[in-house]
Amino acid sequence: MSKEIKIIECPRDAMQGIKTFIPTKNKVSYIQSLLRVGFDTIDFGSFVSPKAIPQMQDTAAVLAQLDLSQTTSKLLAIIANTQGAEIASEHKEIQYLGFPFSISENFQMRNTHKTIAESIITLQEILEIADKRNKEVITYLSMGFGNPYGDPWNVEIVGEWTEKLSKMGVKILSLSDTVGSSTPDIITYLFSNLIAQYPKIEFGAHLHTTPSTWFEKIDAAFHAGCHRFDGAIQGFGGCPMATDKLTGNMPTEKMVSYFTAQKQNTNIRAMSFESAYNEASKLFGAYH
Ligand SMILES: CC(C)(COP(=O)([O-])OP(=O)([O-])OC[C@H]1O[C@@H](n2cnc3c(N)ncnc32)[C@H](O)[C@@H]1OP(=O)([O-])[O-])[C@@H](O)C(=O)NCCC(=O)NCCSC(=O)C[C@@](C)(O)CC(=O)[O-]
Repeated sequence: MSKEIKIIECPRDAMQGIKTFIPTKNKVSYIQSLLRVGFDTIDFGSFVSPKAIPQMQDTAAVLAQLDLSQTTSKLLAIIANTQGAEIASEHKEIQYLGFPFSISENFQMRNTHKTIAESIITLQEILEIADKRNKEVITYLSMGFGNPYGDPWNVEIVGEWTEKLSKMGVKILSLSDTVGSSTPDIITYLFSNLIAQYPKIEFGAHLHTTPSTWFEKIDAAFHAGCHRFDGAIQGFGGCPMATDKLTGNMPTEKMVSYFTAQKQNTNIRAMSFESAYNEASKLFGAYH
Protein backbone atom coordinates (compact mmCIF):
# COMPACT_ATOMS: atom_id res chain seq x y z
CA MET A 1 0.00 0.00 0.00
CA SER A 2 1.40 3.42 -0.90
CA LYS A 3 2.08 5.88 1.91
CA GLU A 4 -0.09 8.98 2.01
CA ILE A 5 1.49 12.21 0.77
CA LYS A 6 1.52 14.98 3.38
CA ILE A 7 1.19 18.46 1.97
CA ILE A 8 2.14 21.30 4.27
CA GLU A 9 0.74 24.60 3.07
CA CYS A 10 2.86 27.58 4.14
CA PRO A 11 0.92 30.88 4.14
CA ARG A 12 3.52 32.08 6.67
CA ASP A 13 6.26 31.67 4.08
CA ALA A 14 4.02 33.26 1.44
CA MET A 15 3.30 36.34 3.59
CA GLN A 16 6.39 36.96 5.73
CA GLY A 17 8.39 38.87 3.11
CA ILE A 18 5.60 41.24 2.05
CA LYS A 19 6.54 44.71 3.27
CA THR A 20 3.02 46.15 3.45
CA PHE A 21 1.22 44.90 6.54
CA ILE A 22 -1.60 42.55 5.57
CA PRO A 23 -4.57 43.31 7.83
CA THR A 24 -5.24 40.57 10.40
CA LYS A 25 -8.76 39.96 9.09
CA ASN A 26 -7.40 39.29 5.58
CA LYS A 27 -4.88 36.79 6.95
CA VAL A 28 -7.64 35.09 8.95
CA SER A 29 -9.95 34.87 5.97
CA TYR A 30 -7.21 33.39 3.75
CA ILE A 31 -6.04 30.85 6.33
CA GLN A 32 -9.68 29.93 6.98
CA SER A 33 -10.03 29.04 3.29
CA LEU A 34 -6.89 26.86 3.57
CA LEU A 35 -8.28 25.06 6.62
CA ARG A 36 -11.08 23.62 4.44
CA VAL A 37 -8.77 22.09 1.84
CA GLY A 38 -7.49 18.99 3.65
CA PHE A 39 -3.79 19.88 3.95
CA ASP A 40 -1.97 17.72 6.46
CA THR A 41 -0.57 20.82 8.17
CA ILE A 42 -0.75 24.59 7.78
CA ASP A 43 2.38 26.58 8.59
CA PHE A 44 0.19 29.52 9.50
CA GLY A 45 2.40 32.05 11.32
CA SER A 46 5.44 32.67 13.44
CA PHE A 47 6.31 33.80 16.95
CA VAL A 48 9.51 35.68 16.21
CA SER A 49 10.82 39.18 16.82
CA PRO A 50 8.41 41.75 15.35
CA LYS A 51 11.50 43.78 14.42
CA ALA A 52 12.86 40.89 12.35
CA ILE A 53 9.57 39.95 10.64
CA PRO A 54 6.99 42.71 11.16
CA GLN A 55 4.42 40.96 8.95
CA MET A 56 3.99 38.11 11.43
CA GLN A 57 3.53 40.20 14.57
CA ASP A 58 -0.21 39.46 14.68
CA THR A 59 0.13 35.66 14.68
CA ALA A 60 -1.56 35.31 18.13
CA ALA A 61 -4.42 37.55 16.99
CA VAL A 62 -4.81 35.53 13.79
CA LEU A 63 -4.93 32.29 15.76
CA ALA A 64 -7.54 33.67 18.15
CA GLN A 65 -9.87 34.39 15.23
CA LEU A 66 -9.55 31.10 13.35
CA ASP A 67 -12.44 28.68 13.46
CA LEU A 68 -10.75 25.31 13.83
CA SER A 69 -13.89 23.31 14.60
CA GLN A 70 -14.21 21.67 11.15
CA THR A 71 -10.62 21.28 10.02
CA THR A 72 -8.51 18.13 9.84
CA SER A 73 -5.32 20.17 9.34
CA LYS A 74 -2.74 20.58 12.08
CA LEU A 75 -1.18 23.96 12.82
CA LEU A 76 2.52 24.76 12.72
CA ALA A 77 4.17 27.97 13.89
CA ILE A 78 7.76 28.96 13.19
CA ILE A 79 9.85 29.98 16.17
CA ALA A 80 13.46 31.13 16.21
CA ASN A 81 14.35 31.13 19.91
CA THR A 82 13.21 29.70 23.24
CA GLN A 83 11.04 32.79 23.86
CA GLY A 84 9.06 31.96 20.73
CA ALA A 85 8.85 28.29 21.71
CA GLU A 86 7.40 29.22 25.11
CA ILE A 87 4.89 31.64 23.57
CA ALA A 88 3.77 29.21 20.85
CA SER A 89 3.47 26.41 23.41
CA GLU A 90 0.87 28.44 25.31
CA HIS A 91 -1.52 27.78 22.41
CA LYS A 92 -3.17 24.39 22.58
CA GLU A 93 -4.28 24.70 18.94
CA ILE A 94 -0.66 24.53 17.73
CA GLN A 95 0.72 21.02 17.28
CA TYR A 96 4.07 21.81 15.68
CA LEU A 97 6.90 24.22 16.44
CA GLY A 98 9.12 24.75 13.40
CA PHE A 99 12.75 25.76 14.02
CA PRO A 100 15.00 26.93 11.16
CA PHE A 101 18.42 25.42 11.83
CA SER A 102 20.91 26.23 9.13
CA ILE A 103 24.10 24.50 8.13
CA SER A 104 25.23 27.83 6.62
CA GLU A 105 26.83 30.05 9.28
CA ASN A 106 25.99 33.19 7.32
CA PHE A 107 22.33 32.30 6.95
CA GLN A 108 21.96 31.28 10.60
CA MET A 109 23.40 34.67 11.63
CA ARG A 110 21.15 36.54 9.20
CA ASN A 111 18.09 34.62 10.24
CA THR A 112 18.46 34.35 14.02
CA HIS A 113 21.59 36.36 14.97
CA LYS A 114 23.18 33.20 16.27
CA THR A 115 26.05 31.00 15.14
CA ILE A 116 25.47 27.36 14.23
CA ALA A 117 27.09 26.34 17.54
CA GLU A 118 24.74 28.62 19.50
CA SER A 119 21.73 27.48 17.48
CA ILE A 120 22.29 23.83 18.23
CA ILE A 121 22.03 24.69 21.93
CA THR A 122 18.84 26.65 21.23
CA LEU A 123 17.42 23.69 19.34
CA GLN A 124 18.19 21.37 22.28
CA GLU A 125 16.34 23.78 24.60
CA ILE A 126 13.42 23.99 22.18
CA LEU A 127 13.20 20.18 22.00
CA GLU A 128 13.02 20.12 25.81
CA ILE A 129 10.33 22.83 25.94
CA ALA A 130 8.30 20.99 23.28
CA ASP A 131 8.62 17.71 25.14
CA LYS A 132 7.29 19.25 28.35
CA ARG A 133 4.49 21.07 26.54
CA ASN A 134 3.42 18.15 24.36
CA LYS A 135 4.39 19.74 21.03
CA GLU A 136 6.31 18.23 18.15
CA VAL A 137 9.29 20.03 16.64
CA ILE A 138 9.97 20.25 12.94
CA THR A 139 13.59 21.11 12.33
CA TYR A 140 14.34 22.78 9.00
CA LEU A 141 17.79 22.21 7.60
CA SER A 142 17.95 25.64 6.00
CA MET A 143 20.37 26.05 3.10
CA GLY A 144 20.35 22.26 3.06
CA PHE A 145 21.19 22.19 -0.66
CA GLY A 146 23.92 24.82 -0.70
CA ASN A 147 24.10 28.53 0.00
CA PRO A 148 24.83 31.77 -1.84
CA TYR A 149 27.45 32.95 0.69
CA GLY A 150 30.33 30.59 -0.09
CA ASP A 151 29.93 28.76 3.25
CA PRO A 152 31.17 25.17 3.14
CA TRP A 153 28.49 22.80 1.83
CA ASN A 154 28.51 19.26 0.51
CA VAL A 155 26.43 16.13 0.98
CA GLU A 156 28.83 14.86 3.68
CA ILE A 157 28.17 18.00 5.74
CA VAL A 158 24.42 17.40 5.40
CA GLY A 159 24.99 13.78 6.48
CA GLU A 160 27.06 14.78 9.52
CA TRP A 161 24.44 17.26 10.69
CA THR A 162 21.67 14.73 10.18
CA GLU A 163 23.60 12.31 12.40
CA LYS A 164 23.98 14.96 15.13
CA LEU A 165 20.32 15.98 14.91
CA SER A 166 19.22 12.35 15.02
CA LYS A 167 21.25 11.83 18.22
CA MET A 168 19.57 14.91 19.73
CA GLY A 169 16.17 13.32 19.15
CA VAL A 170 15.01 15.26 16.06
CA LYS A 171 12.07 13.32 14.62
CA ILE A 172 10.99 15.47 11.67
CA LEU A 173 13.68 17.02 9.48
CA SER A 174 12.69 19.18 6.57
CA LEU A 175 15.52 19.56 4.06
CA SER A 176 15.16 23.17 2.97
CA ASP A 177 16.19 24.62 -0.33
CA THR A 178 15.95 28.17 1.04
CA VAL A 179 17.11 29.93 -2.14
CA GLY A 180 16.13 27.28 -4.66
CA SER A 181 19.64 26.07 -5.45
CA SER A 182 18.90 22.32 -5.36
CA THR A 183 19.29 20.07 -8.38
CA PRO A 184 17.43 16.81 -9.06
CA ASP A 185 20.65 14.79 -8.62
CA ILE A 186 21.39 16.22 -5.18
CA ILE A 187 17.73 15.88 -4.13
CA THR A 188 17.77 12.23 -5.17
CA TYR A 189 21.08 11.56 -3.44
CA LEU A 190 20.16 13.19 -0.14
CA PHE A 191 16.63 11.84 0.25
CA SER A 192 17.39 8.30 -0.86
CA ASN A 193 20.46 7.97 1.39
CA LEU A 194 19.11 9.75 4.44
CA ILE A 195 15.70 8.03 4.37
CA ALA A 196 17.43 4.63 4.20
CA GLN A 197 19.90 5.53 6.96
CA TYR A 198 17.47 7.14 9.40
CA PRO A 199 14.18 5.23 9.23
CA LYS A 200 12.95 6.82 12.49
CA ILE A 201 13.19 10.36 11.09
CA GLU A 202 10.42 11.70 8.91
CA PHE A 203 12.15 13.69 6.15
CA GLY A 204 10.37 16.57 4.48
CA ALA A 205 11.09 18.58 1.34
CA HIS A 206 10.82 22.35 1.77
CA LEU A 207 11.74 23.30 -1.77
CA HIS A 208 11.92 26.70 -3.38
CA THR A 209 11.88 26.89 -7.13
CA THR A 210 11.61 28.89 -10.31
CA PRO A 211 8.59 28.12 -12.54
CA SER A 212 10.71 25.94 -14.84
CA THR A 213 12.25 23.61 -12.24
CA TRP A 214 9.35 22.61 -9.98
CA PHE A 215 8.66 19.32 -11.77
CA GLU A 216 12.18 17.91 -11.72
CA LYS A 217 12.59 18.80 -8.04
CA ILE A 218 9.33 17.23 -6.85
CA ASP A 219 9.79 14.23 -9.09
CA ALA A 220 13.29 13.63 -7.69
CA ALA A 221 12.18 13.97 -4.05
CA PHE A 222 9.14 11.73 -4.50
CA HIS A 223 11.02 8.98 -6.31
CA ALA A 224 13.74 9.12 -3.66
CA GLY A 225 11.11 8.21 -1.05
CA CYS A 226 10.00 11.58 0.37
CA HIS A 227 6.32 11.80 1.37
CA ARG A 228 6.25 15.15 3.14
CA PHE A 229 6.18 18.28 0.98
CA ASP A 230 5.93 21.98 1.83
CA GLY A 231 4.52 24.46 -0.63
CA ALA A 232 2.57 27.68 -1.05
CA ILE A 233 -0.27 28.29 -3.46
CA GLN A 234 1.01 29.98 -6.65
CA GLY A 235 4.53 29.76 -5.25
CA PHE A 236 4.18 33.04 -3.37
CA GLY A 237 6.81 34.00 -0.83
CA GLY A 238 10.29 33.00 0.24
CA CYS A 239 12.62 33.82 3.08
CA PRO A 240 13.38 37.57 3.31
CA MET A 241 16.47 36.85 5.47
CA ALA A 242 18.15 34.85 2.69
CA THR A 243 18.94 37.15 -0.21
CA ASP A 244 17.64 40.43 -1.56
CA LYS A 245 15.48 38.57 -4.06
CA LEU A 246 12.98 36.00 -2.82
CA THR A 247 12.94 32.62 -4.54
CA GLY A 248 9.33 31.47 -4.59
CA ASN A 249 7.96 28.47 -2.75
CA MET A 250 7.05 25.20 -4.43
CA PRO A 251 3.62 25.99 -5.97
CA THR A 252 1.06 23.79 -4.21
CA GLU A 253 -1.19 23.54 -7.27
CA LYS A 254 1.70 21.99 -9.20
CA MET A 255 2.30 19.47 -6.43
CA VAL A 256 -1.38 18.57 -6.27
CA SER A 257 -1.51 17.98 -10.02
CA TYR A 258 1.76 16.01 -9.86
CA PHE A 259 0.56 13.70 -7.08
CA THR A 260 -2.84 13.26 -8.73
CA ALA A 261 -1.04 12.12 -11.90
CA GLN A 262 1.06 9.76 -9.77
CA LYS A 263 -2.21 8.38 -8.28
CA GLN A 264 -1.12 9.31 -4.76
CA ASN A 265 -3.55 10.23 -2.01
CA THR A 266 -3.12 13.79 -0.70
CA ASN A 267 -6.57 14.27 0.92
CA ILE A 268 -6.95 17.55 -0.97
CA ARG A 269 -10.57 18.51 -1.71
CA ALA A 270 -10.56 19.90 -5.25
CA MET A 271 -13.40 22.44 -4.85
CA SER A 272 -12.04 23.83 -1.58
CA PHE A 273 -8.57 23.99 -3.12
CA GLU A 274 -9.94 26.03 -6.01
CA SER A 275 -11.59 28.48 -3.59
CA ALA A 276 -8.37 28.84 -1.61
CA TYR A 277 -6.46 29.37 -4.87
CA ASN A 278 -8.85 32.19 -5.79
CA GLU A 279 -8.50 33.69 -2.31
CA ALA A 280 -4.71 33.61 -2.77
CA SER A 281 -5.04 35.50 -6.07
CA LYS A 282 -7.14 38.18 -4.37
CA LEU A 283 -4.93 38.49 -1.30
CA PHE A 284 -1.49 38.38 -2.90
CA GLY A 285 -2.58 40.14 -6.08
CA ALA A 286 -2.82 43.31 -4.02
CA TYR A 287 0.88 43.10 -3.08
CA HIS A 288 2.57 41.84 -6.25
C1 LIG B 1 15.87 35.12 16.78
C2 LIG B 1 15.68 36.60 16.89
C3 LIG B 1 14.59 36.95 17.87
C4 LIG B 1 16.99 37.18 17.41
O1 LIG B 1 16.97 38.57 17.33
P1 LIG B 1 17.83 39.48 18.33
O2 LIG B 1 17.60 40.90 17.94
O3 LIG B 1 19.24 38.98 18.34
O4 LIG B 1 17.18 39.03 19.69
P2 LIG B 1 16.86 39.74 21.01
O5 LIG B 1 16.70 38.65 22.01
O6 LIG B 1 17.84 40.85 21.29
O7 LIG B 1 15.42 40.39 20.75
C5 LIG B 1 15.21 41.55 19.99
C6 LIG B 1 13.80 42.05 20.27
O8 LIG B 1 12.86 41.10 19.78
C7 LIG B 1 12.05 40.61 20.84
N1 LIG B 1 11.85 39.18 20.64
C8 LIG B 1 12.79 38.24 20.58
N2 LIG B 1 12.24 37.05 20.38
C9 LIG B 1 10.91 37.25 20.30
C10 LIG B 1 9.84 36.38 20.10
N3 LIG B 1 10.01 35.09 19.91
N4 LIG B 1 8.60 36.90 20.08
C11 LIG B 1 8.41 38.23 20.26
N5 LIG B 1 9.43 39.11 20.45
C12 LIG B 1 10.66 38.61 20.48
C13 LIG B 1 12.84 40.89 22.11
O9 LIG B 1 11.99 40.95 23.22
C14 LIG B 1 13.50 42.20 21.77
O10 LIG B 1 12.55 43.24 21.89
P3 LIG B 1 13.01 44.70 22.43
O11 LIG B 1 13.55 44.47 23.80
O12 LIG B 1 14.06 45.19 21.44
O13 LIG B 1 11.72 45.48 22.36
C15 LIG B 1 15.37 37.28 15.51
O14 LIG B 1 16.50 37.21 14.70
C16 LIG B 1 14.21 36.62 14.84
O15 LIG B 1 13.08 36.75 15.29
N6 LIG B 1 14.43 35.93 13.75
C17 LIG B 1 13.36 35.20 13.06
C18 LIG B 1 13.58 35.25 11.62
C19 LIG B 1 12.46 34.61 10.86
O16 LIG B 1 11.32 34.54 11.29
N7 LIG B 1 12.82 34.19 9.64
C20 LIG B 1 11.88 33.64 8.72
C21 LIG B 1 11.37 32.30 9.09
S1 LIG B 1 12.51 30.99 8.82
C22 LIG B 1 12.34 30.64 7.13
O17 LIG B 1 11.62 31.30 6.42
C23 LIG B 1 13.03 29.43 6.61
C24 LIG B 1 12.10 28.23 6.43
C25 LIG B 1 11.48 27.74 7.73
O18 LIG B 1 11.00 28.58 5.59
C26 LIG B 1 12.87 27.06 5.82
C27 LIG B 1 13.85 27.48 4.69
O19 LIG B 1 13.38 27.82 3.57
O20 LIG B 1 15.06 27.46 4.96
